[in-house]
Amino acid sequence: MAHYYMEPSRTFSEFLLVPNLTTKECNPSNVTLKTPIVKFKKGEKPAYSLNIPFSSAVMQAVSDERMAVALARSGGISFIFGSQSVESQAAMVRKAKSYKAGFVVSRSNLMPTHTLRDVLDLKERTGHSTVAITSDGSANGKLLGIVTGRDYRISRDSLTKKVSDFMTPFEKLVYGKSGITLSEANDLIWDHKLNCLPVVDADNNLDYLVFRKDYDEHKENPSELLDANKSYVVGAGINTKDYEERVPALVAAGVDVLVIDSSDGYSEWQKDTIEYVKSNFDVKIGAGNVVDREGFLYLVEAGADFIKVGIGGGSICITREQKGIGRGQASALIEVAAARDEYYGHTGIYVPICSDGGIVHDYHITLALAMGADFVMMGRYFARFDESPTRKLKVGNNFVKEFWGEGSNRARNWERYDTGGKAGLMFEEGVDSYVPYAGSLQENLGKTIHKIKSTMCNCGSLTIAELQKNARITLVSATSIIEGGAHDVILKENSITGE
Ligand SMILES: NC(=O)C1=CN([C@@H]2O[C@H](COP(=O)(O)OP(=O)(O)OC[C@H]3O[C@@H](n4cnc5c(N)ncnc54)[C@H](O)[C@@H]3O)[C@@H](O)[C@H]2O)C=CC1
Ligand SMILES: O=c1[nH]c(=O)c2[nH+]cn([C@@H]3O[C@H](COP(=O)(O)O)[C@@H](O)[C@H]3O)c2[nH]1
Ligand SMILES: [K+]
Repeated sequence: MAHYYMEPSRTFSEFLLVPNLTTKECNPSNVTLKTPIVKFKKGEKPAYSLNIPFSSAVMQAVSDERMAVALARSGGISFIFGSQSVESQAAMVRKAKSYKAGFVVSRSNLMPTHTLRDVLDLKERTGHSTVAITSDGSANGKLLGIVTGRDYRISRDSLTKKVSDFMTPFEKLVYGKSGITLSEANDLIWDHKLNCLPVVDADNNLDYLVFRKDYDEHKENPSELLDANKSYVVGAGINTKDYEERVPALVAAGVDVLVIDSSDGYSEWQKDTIEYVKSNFDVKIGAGNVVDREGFLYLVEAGADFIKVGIGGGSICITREQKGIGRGQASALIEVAAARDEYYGHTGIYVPICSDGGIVHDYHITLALAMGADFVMMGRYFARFDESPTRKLKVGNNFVKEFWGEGSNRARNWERYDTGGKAGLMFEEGVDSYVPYAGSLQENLGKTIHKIKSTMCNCGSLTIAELQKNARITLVSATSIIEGGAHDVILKENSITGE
């Protein structure tokens, strides 16, 4: 006879947190959201922790190198999407890893033979007013000069004037040498009243530009997630098919943490993949997704460094409708967290878990943490920001960003999805959609983090571990959900005022 779960499976919106005593020192500025991301032994420290419990989903519409840099700068991690060629994914990882906080690879470059018109066209396209002039017009060519808005006068100069005639030539530039620290660069910027300091190697090839405003930004990001070489920590998604080509390339590109990206992780494919990675590389690897104790233990015993939880709860997911597999996200998380605690109790090894998909309100994140998640993974949330890879469009009077599932036809033009190689798609497991545009990552994340910290104080918890231990969580009835919204009042129409 089949096994029946007698309790219905539940999700975040069916629960609320009941406050605990808030002591006077329990205020948001004392709360830390630092959290482990890979397994560790009792009494030891994990090799990687996050400064905020956020990861961005392994999705084409969410996690590329730009998102990786932006999220690491705020203290979280992106897993760069794997539904692309090995070469292009490795190139994204390499770019994110080589991004040095405050040091930018020049994106506006010309040659001395270009003209003022070329400078103006480039400025129009990129919005950058500083142009590096290199021998071959590339970002790393020999640096011959710099052009800024102060080097020409549009009203007087001819558009055909050669860059070589008005650039500030290399001999007159103040520059730094490779290896210079950000604070040394900043000293030069201040001493010489510069807006931009080029950094060159021993042969005067351009390495980076350091801008005054980026240094200030760097100082404003105390949570940024850096490795021992002061590069951002970067993750990447892999699959259970081409890992023998993909993993070596990602490791060579400097990836810190891998995750096997699948709707259903309870499989021998994942065990083989983990074993391959563990026996050939010294790189961390998470696995999933699972929704129960058995799936969790299977992947932990295969050697996974963290486990991802969630089937069918994502905003663009239609797996439950298409295949009839899945489980309410809260029920899945509660069971897996209990298995994790039990495993820790008898082995002394703590295996972090990630709640993936289905976060709609900020309080869902706090609930997920209280239910035992060490961090969350979100797709829709991050897709809304400037930093996501997709187009921003105007629909009616509103701005939206594109957002599509990894199981949608749009994403699955990618060969790996078809088990049989070239055969066409049998059915879609995700939709192609829009999400409301929300602005910058940093600003939105700041608000979300503030809410989480404030709720943690209501629950008398200064750390995620304390929240997991002390939280009191109640189920809500359908009628008490109505009570939780605005009710029995006439909402004001904003057009009618008495003044
Ligand atoms: N979290 C969720 O609820 C869901 C997520 N997704 C996303 O969609 C994407 C695709 O997910 P999946 O279809 O689960 O991809 P998948 O690659 O894990 O599985 C696709 C199919 O290939 C089979 N397979 C895996 N490795 C194999 C191997 N080495 N040789 C032969 N067959 C093998 C699997 O058993 C499955 O039938 C992922 O990005 C995933 O995150 C899709 C649906 C639901
Ligand atoms: O059923 C699915 N079909 C898809 O096409 C698909 N693409 C992504 N995912 C999963 O959804 C998670 C993101 O969920 P949210 O947008 O709710 O944060 C992601 O992190 C994935 O786990 C999919 N699930
Ligand atoms: K399975």
